[in-house]
Amino acid sequence: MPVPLSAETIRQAPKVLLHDHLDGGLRPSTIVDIAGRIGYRALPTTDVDELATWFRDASSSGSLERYLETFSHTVAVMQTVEGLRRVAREAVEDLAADGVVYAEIRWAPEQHTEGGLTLEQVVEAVLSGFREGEAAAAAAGQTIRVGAIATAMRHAARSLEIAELAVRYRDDGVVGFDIAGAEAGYPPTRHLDAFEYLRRENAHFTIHAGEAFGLPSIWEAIQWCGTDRLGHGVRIVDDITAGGKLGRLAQYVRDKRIPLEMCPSSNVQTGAANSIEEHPIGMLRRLQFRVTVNTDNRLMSQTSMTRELTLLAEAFHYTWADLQWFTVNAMKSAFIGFDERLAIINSVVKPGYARLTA
Ligand SMILES: O=c1[nH]cnc2c1ncn2[C@H]1C[C@H](O)[C@@H](CO)O1
Ligand SMILES: [Zn+2]
Repeated sequence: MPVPLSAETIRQAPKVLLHDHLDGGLRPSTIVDIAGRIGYRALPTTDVDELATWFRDASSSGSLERYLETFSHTVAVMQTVEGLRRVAREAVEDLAADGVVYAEIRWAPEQHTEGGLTLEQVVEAVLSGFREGEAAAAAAGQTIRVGAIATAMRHAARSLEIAELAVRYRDDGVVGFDIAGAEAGYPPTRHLDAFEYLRRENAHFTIHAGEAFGLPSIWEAIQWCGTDRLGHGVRIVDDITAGGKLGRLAQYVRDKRIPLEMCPSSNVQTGAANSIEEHPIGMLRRLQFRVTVNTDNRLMSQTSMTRELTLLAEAFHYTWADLQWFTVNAMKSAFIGFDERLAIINSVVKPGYARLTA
């Protein structure tokens, strides 16, 4: 008899996370603590519970631009080696405690040099925090592997430099590259030189596209920039009729198995989806797109992988087979080697679900 689906049992299932921002996943208590140590006085409150609520509410306006403003506080406490390392370590510990077995965590190194750190120091601090987190999780009996994704901000002009940084650290745990930030007015082709460089280097990248802007952004990300995956990609539904007939771009995304890194709660907060029940993930899963489930920003959405999967299971009556399908999709789409992906699918994901469904 399969165990019933609930938040508690979903927490026990092995989960895979491809889209999680380091600066969107801090513990509220850590923000308050580091702010006190470094003399950062701009927090809206120093009460930990109030701060948690403030982040969620300030991020729920229906506007991506307003959502992004809240990151000024998290980025402010991530300007030292100690701060970055601690935040990275805690992120891994929190994901492992939630039953995540493989995660790719992203952040924008260019936003962490205000205290005088070089880009290299920023990357090395985060990577050492990830390794510490993996070791701490192992000591607590949880196995998790974490890769880093170096993000460039799409409104800025440092993407080639950040792409080069990602390639320089590819053997030390940086598995890919991304662009993030306000989408409208900043098309992916602004950063074409970075993507062309990465392709020449046989490196992997994903692009935030089809979140706050529609099909042209998705089309550029795929057909001009050559992205491996789409961050969000929810607006691909604009190319699908209510009856489920796919336009050419939607067909291409489905047929090429381009992974969609979907983040349901975040999409509701930024207005990219009206509600979890109406989230395009339901339709896209039915139409057999390569859909994955992600957290985006655990702090801003007060969420976790367990919570996102639980919300979806409730809204769409998903079974363990659906949750395993999302998880295997994510693992297949990871930026590590095929042999390593297969090993995690066969020795961690499938046995984990088999235990819950036996
Ligand atoms: O959902 C998002 N869309 C676009 N940009 C985002 C999203 N979540 C976080 N970011 C931005 C804010 C962070 O400071 C940056 C790097 O993680 O990425
Ligand atoms: Zn994101």
